[in-house]
Amino acid sequence: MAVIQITSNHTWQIQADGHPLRGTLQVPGDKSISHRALMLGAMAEGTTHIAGLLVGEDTCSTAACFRALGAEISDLNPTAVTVQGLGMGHLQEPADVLNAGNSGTTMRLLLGVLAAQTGRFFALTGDASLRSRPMARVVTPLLQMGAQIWGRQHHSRAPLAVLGQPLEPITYYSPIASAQVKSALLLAALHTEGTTIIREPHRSRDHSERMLQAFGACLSVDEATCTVSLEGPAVLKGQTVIVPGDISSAAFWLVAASITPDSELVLTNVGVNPTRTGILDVLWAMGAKITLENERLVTGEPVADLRVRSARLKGTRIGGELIPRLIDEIPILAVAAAFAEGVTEIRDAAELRVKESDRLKAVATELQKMGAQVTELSDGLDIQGGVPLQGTHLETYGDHRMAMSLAIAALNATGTSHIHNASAAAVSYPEFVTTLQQIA
Ligand SMILES: O=C(O)C1=C[C@@H](OP(=O)(O)O)[C@@H](O)[C@H](O)C1
Ligand SMILES: C=C(OP(=O)(O)O)C(=O)O
Repeated sequence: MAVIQITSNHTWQIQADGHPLRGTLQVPGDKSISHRALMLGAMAEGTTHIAGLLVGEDTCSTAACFRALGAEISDLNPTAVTVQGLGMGHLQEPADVLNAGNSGTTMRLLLGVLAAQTGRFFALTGDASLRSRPMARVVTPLLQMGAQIWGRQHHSRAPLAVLGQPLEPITYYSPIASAQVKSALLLAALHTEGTTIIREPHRSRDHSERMLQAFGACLSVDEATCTVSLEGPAVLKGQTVIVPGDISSAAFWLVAASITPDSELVLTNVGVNPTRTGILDVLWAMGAKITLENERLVTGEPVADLRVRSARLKGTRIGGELIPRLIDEIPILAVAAAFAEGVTEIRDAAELRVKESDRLKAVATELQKMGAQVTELSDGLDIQGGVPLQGTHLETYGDHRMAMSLAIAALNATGTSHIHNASAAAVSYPEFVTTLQQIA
């Protein structure tokens, strides 16, 4: 078995021995769907029941913000959470600053919700990473709708202040394919009279559209033109939401089992919404052996069990419309590429520079430290695979996806890796390292 230790200063020490990964795992609930279930539940009339919720730092931030806004949310657990909604437009003015922690989704979607709470004042902040992330992408179209929002750096960085206003519908051509931008505008549009239209250059994840329809909003989607239209105002009714496992968390095991010889893992109950399965398309193109079993629809979202066996991977090219379909999986795909034969080219991914860390720089720097041949480009990476990696001291930059990606690289490196600041993994996958200890 690999030796995996967690030191008191949040370092993961990983000494691998090539042990195959075998077994059946259930990854935690989808983060995007969990945020949305809490938010729509808080705004809806009546009670929302959520099964399978992700209990991670980011979803705890969303729950804390909506509790501060007056919603009654039971203790968070993956089994059964109830949200007593306040009804549309009835969120309360909180007595203190709302803190979104590390979560971009919480802050950006909240901006859309709060902008429309007429007459109430809100202040919003987050951790150092979130305070450095761009908010203008959401603030600019909300200002066009008539919102009043103030913030640092020309209203583009948190802390932000919002004074809720009656809003006007707009037609917005988003310059970026971003589910966070689209969702923030849809949440604002729920409160406005008339049709709000949002068009994106490529399709981003559509969990908001699916869940809003289920909660009773009048919304239509034109897939061919990547356009969503919402007719406001909406009356949302509390629903039951069964959250599937997060394919972005499953991605670490898909890559781990692919690159670790003689491995076979079954990942049960994983969300396979086509706006999220870019990771599968790329791994298949690289030669991965992954099959979908028991495909089904669960409260409006496609779900399957994923079986993955080790395979010889080869390099590929990733760019264009694929990027929003695998935006959070690029760090772990870079690890797959480092173990593949030939070159992998990643392009059109400049967005990664404004995630929890600058993920292009972070991936290039840390994999280079292990001996990988990685070139950092302005909008992507070139990775020459097949160069053996060695364990060393590695940094996560406080980024959950970096911590877990580096752990999978370490599992197939020689010597010992020390992954510092690894507790960041709790943002989206608190049980990750325990599961790793059990199966590696
Ligand atoms: O809407 C969401 O839940 C998310 C959308 C994506 O961000 P962008 O929409 O900004 O690309 C993704 O990176 C993030 O982890 C979650
Ligand atoms: C980018 C991410 O999340 P967020 O934008 O919500 O912080 C992520 O989970 O990788």
